Amino acid sequence: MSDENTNPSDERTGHGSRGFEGVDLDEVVLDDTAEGNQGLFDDLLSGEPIFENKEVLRPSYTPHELPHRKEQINRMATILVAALRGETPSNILIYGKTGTGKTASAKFVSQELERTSLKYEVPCEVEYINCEVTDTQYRVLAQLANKFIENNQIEIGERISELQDIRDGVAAESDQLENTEFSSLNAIEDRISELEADADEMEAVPMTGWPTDRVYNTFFEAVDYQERVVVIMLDEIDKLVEKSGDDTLYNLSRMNSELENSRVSIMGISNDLKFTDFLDPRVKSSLGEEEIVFPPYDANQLRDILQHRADVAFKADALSDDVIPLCAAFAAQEHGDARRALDLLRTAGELAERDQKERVEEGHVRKAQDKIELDRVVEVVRTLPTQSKLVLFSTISLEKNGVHNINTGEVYNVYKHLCEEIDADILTQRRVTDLISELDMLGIVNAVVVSKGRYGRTKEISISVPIDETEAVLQSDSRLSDIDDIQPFMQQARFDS
Ligand SMILES: Nc1ncnc2c1ncn2[C@@H]1O[C@H](COP(=O)(O)OP(=O)(O)OP(=O)(O)O)[C@@H](O)[C@H]1O
Repeated sequence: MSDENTNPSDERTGHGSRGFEGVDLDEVVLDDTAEGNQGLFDDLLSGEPIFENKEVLRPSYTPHELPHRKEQINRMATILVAALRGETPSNILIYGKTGTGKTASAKFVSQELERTSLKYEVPCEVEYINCEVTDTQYRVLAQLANKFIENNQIEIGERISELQDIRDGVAAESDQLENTEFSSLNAIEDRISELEADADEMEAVPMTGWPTDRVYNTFFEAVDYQERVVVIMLDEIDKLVEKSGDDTLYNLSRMNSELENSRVSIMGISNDLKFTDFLDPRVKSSLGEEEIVFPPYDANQLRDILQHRADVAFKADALSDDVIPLCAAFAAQEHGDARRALDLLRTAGELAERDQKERVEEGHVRKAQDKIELDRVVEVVRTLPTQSKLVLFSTISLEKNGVHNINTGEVYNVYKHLCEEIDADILTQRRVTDLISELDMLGIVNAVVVSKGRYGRTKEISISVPIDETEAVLQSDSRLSDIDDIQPFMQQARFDS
């Protein structure tokens, strides 16, 4: 249906021929005539979809195959196999840059470990904690305690129902007792009551409010309630140390000397090895008993990884030949990050889909690269503290007003006016210079020190990100949106400096 042949009385249904972005939602009224049954989503659905299963390109998906990580996976398995022999595996520290497959490989090995432990009936459990989210000792111990309490209660429940079956059998025919470890019906009843009391006593740890030693003791008892080997996987372990020191690691690493029934082993994952410099030497040597490095992927390896995922994610022939090599090449420049490569491929597919194309082409990958980069900038700028936003806004305003080779003094003058206008504290020029250096480190501005001869040295600042988009993000901050016309003091700023 096109707009031209739409009956005037049906004009309100003209949205059927427009893409999603062209839809004026105020005008959307469903048409109940047979021809007008095309709804808001029909056109979008009717295009031949490019994706077969987009989910496999998302970060939440754990692949079953991890090309180019065989060596690291085998090392982990060689260390952790001790758990299946009932021994304590060495602690492992895994490190490597972001997107090098550390979490995916560790999760894969953990799943295999738990699967094999069930097969051979050797009790072994792996608990995963993301320390970026769970970043204090209290929260880590509480989360672990509650997980083990839950598992213990499930196992106790299963054991009670087994015993109840035995009890009922024995009650029916007394010779059934010979097949059990119990000497009488009463002994079975006693054991059932004991287990019920154990389960009742296991009190879950609240997410705040208990003294830390009580949380630790509850966790300790929950782990030691039964014989087993426990592997605690602490992903982004550096975030935990950064936020709350090494107490948690100290407590976890000395547990084995006190546990009677169980054994604990720690697997720490980090993309920053420097965090170990802040550890107590005993914790450092205990945690790093085994170290496994995940090197960045090169472009060829990224191609393989993408190809494996693309085979499942896309319809046959949906990718033109240069798409995967280009995604791999872009991501290889970004320190060999597989997450970036997968994001690029997924975003390129989405852009092609939005253009209602049947194939993803090289141009979509280039647009995807720009989009991802812009999304990153928007996120970084959006989450800057207000003072940094004011400094950035001042710099952008100068650049937009044709000022080149902007120096710190000019930025500072505009900044002061902005602060007065929105009633913010005015920082010293030295502090503003520091904020400019931080923006430089984030890649938002480029600040180079230049010599001014006998006038000393100054910084020349330029903006390294798309100016209009960045300005729009800054103006979306409610405090900065109050800023009226900046022009009047722009000239003044130059003059004053
Ligand atoms: N060898 C591989 N084969 C298939 N997919 C991979 C491989 N390596 C990484 N990936 C995928 O890349 C993405 C990032 O991997 P992962 O989360 O394991 O990286 P990481 O090293 O833990 O990164 P970070 O330090 O940022 O947490 C995930 O979607 C993962 O499935």
